[in-house]
Amino acid sequence: MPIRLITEQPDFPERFTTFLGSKREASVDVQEQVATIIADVRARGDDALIDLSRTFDRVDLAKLGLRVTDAELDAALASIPPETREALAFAKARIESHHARQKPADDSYRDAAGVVLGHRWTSVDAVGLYVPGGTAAYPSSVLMNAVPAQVAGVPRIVMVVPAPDGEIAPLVLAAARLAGVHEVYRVGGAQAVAALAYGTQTIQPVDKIVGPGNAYVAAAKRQVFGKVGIDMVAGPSEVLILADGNASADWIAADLLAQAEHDTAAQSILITDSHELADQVEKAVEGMLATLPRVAIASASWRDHGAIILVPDLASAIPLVDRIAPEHLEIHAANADALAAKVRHAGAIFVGAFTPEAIGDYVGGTNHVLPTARSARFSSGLSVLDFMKRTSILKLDAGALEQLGPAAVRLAAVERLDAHGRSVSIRTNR
Ligand SMILES: NC(=O)c1ccc[n+]([C@@H]2O[C@H](COP(=O)([O-])OP(=O)(O)OC[C@H]3O[C@@H](n4cnc5c(N)ncnc54)[C@H](O)[C@@H]3O)[C@@H](O)[C@H]2O)c1
Ligand SMILES: N[C@H](CO)Cc1c[nH]c[nH+]1
Ligand SMILES: [Zn+2]
Repeated sequence: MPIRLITEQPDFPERFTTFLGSKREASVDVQEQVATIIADVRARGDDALIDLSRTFDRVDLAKLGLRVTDAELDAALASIPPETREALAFAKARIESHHARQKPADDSYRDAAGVVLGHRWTSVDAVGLYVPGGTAAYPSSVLMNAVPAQVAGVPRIVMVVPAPDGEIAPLVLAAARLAGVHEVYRVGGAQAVAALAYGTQTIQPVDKIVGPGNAYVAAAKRQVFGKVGIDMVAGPSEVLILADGNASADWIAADLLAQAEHDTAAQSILITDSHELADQVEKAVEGMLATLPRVAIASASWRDHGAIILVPDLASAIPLVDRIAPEHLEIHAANADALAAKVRHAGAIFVGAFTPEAIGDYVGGTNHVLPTARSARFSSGLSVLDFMKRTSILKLDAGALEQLGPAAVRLAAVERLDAHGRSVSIRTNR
């Protein structure tokens, strides 16, 4: 049973705060274990990857090889049914056209003092894409990671994906081929993140690591940050559905379970102003659960982390939405646009009952790698900007330096940095 919270009850503030703070996955053990894994990969390189993959993914990489060859990628693409290939190509084209609009423009202008100011965007040289593959295969995540990297113009795009029991779904490899990934390695978890950050005999290090993953992947990304850049921590999936009394209980139940089936640590929440809808949704979820192949995962997620929150009216739910800062927010209500406009913290908003989050997962065109665990308060979904950085540019001539110089000399003096002052005055006091 998911928990039920009613805003009008006196203990709501306390219960809501406890709910927000509740951990969905073990963290202390994971941190320590991940630190050990990273140290092992740094010390022993490929040998550590082989041993750790044997332990966690039951695969013998010494036999199979770490790198997926070009021939294997071609064979995977050739092996998939034409309709699936078309669906992948359709998704890729939509993701590409949306992300192309995110490409930032360089800027350069001369101000009143004659100073030229501006900035120039360049891509990172090498990026590592983490594609999850422990309990499910995610060809769509390959596209969501690789397409923005391509649009940004990254010259070296490397992908890592675990091969549990030696297998990587052919669709994942096909998507990598289709999206123009340059190198693919069959390694996952914290060891893959460590290899991308520090390099091994086989895997050259990258400059930035992006992509979602489980708790081990998330902890590893946090721990290698600084050595390399990371996008954000995109962990177990979440959905929050805001619905009025006219919404369809079946559609909501289906959408809640679409997140719950990702992971036992996934979280699905319904906020509604209708007690009747809340009861109907709970019933519909119970009915649908049994029909899902991933019933065990979805039930555990719904039972342990699911929630139904009752509010007097949907407008009063907005501050709760902002505090939860969900990865995905769906709004099933007559005034969905107006409600969406009021929300400040959410990774992605799906407006109206005909916009199931699953469309965003695959073919909507927006990115499905999104901030989780309330981090939408301060970060955004994956975009072309994650693969680029900005260099500022400044140009002065003698006249401009005459104008700016005295204030700089003054500030250098108060900071007692004489060499700074001299580097300006040596040019202006000629
Ligand atoms: N936010 C997003 O955009 C998005 C997209 C897709 C998936 N996801 C999330 O990504 C996650 C995928 O998780 P997954 O587990 O299926 O795949 P994963 O690839 O993230 O993790 C699998 C790896 O975890 C490591 N591992 C497993 N158990 C371990 C242990 N006991 N000790 C050390 N390492 C261990 C193994 O090395 C294995 O290769 C899910 O939580 C899903 O919700 C998020
Ligand atoms: N909902 C996930 C992001 O939280 C992404 C995904 C991939 N495939 C299906 N769903
Ligand atoms: Zn999904």
